[in-house]
Amino acid sequence: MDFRRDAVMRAVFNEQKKQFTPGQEQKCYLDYLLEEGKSLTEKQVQMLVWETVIETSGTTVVTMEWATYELAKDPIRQERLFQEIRKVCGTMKLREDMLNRIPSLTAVFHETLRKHNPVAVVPLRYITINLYGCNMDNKKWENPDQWLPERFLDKKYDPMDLHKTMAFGGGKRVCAGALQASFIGCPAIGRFVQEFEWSLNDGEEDNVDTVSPLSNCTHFKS
Ligand code: HEM
Repeated sequence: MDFRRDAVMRAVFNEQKKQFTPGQEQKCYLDYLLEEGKSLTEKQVQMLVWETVIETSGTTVVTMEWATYELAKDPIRQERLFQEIRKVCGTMKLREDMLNRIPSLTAVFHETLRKHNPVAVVPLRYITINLYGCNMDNKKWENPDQWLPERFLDKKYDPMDLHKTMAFGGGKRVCAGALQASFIGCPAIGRFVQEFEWSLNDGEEDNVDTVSPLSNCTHFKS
């Protein structure tokens, strides 16, 4: 693992260093670290960037996995989503700018975030917020244990609102990458549905642990 991480990060660094001139406008976090973090070792800079990559891609990828799992379990909703995507995209590949015309897709994304919140708890200085509890509260959500994307098609929700649930936290420390997560997650889920018909092996529906903190792995058959 250490060897692979080192190889990937070296490649990223070398590529970015080619474009980076000290004193010029900083375009990304790595530019900032190269310019300002002169007292840091290369390994420390590497780990800071690596941590960011893991934290931000892990959450988004896990959401895409759970969405695909739920769709694989639910052929009717999967077909409905496929048809809606087809109506908007025709034979074209789904793109980011088409998302606002496919409300069912953003509904799938948000319902997956609600039910399979990748960040279950947000630790604060004095209190800890149980985001999982907020998203499963039966006083706020009807049948919270069920995966029902249509709940977000209700007129009371703005389809493009990123904070329908507590999945991205809130207030001053709200997730800085919520928009990016949505612009990566929604098109990815849509493209999975455009290209494949998803299903689970017989009897596999209940074979996934959706509660344990180590349950980020789902396995599909397409
Ligand atoms: C589905 C995907 C994601 C989920 C569920 C998620 C969730 C969260 C949550 C719950 C927090 C803590 C908010 C708080 O402390 O109140 C957070 C913070 C943060 N997220 Fe995300 N995140 C996701 C994807 C991303 C992506 C793709 C990026 C970057 C491109 C990102 C960047 C950040 C940053 C920088 C913070 C720290 C904000 C701060 O402390 O000021 N996140 N995220």
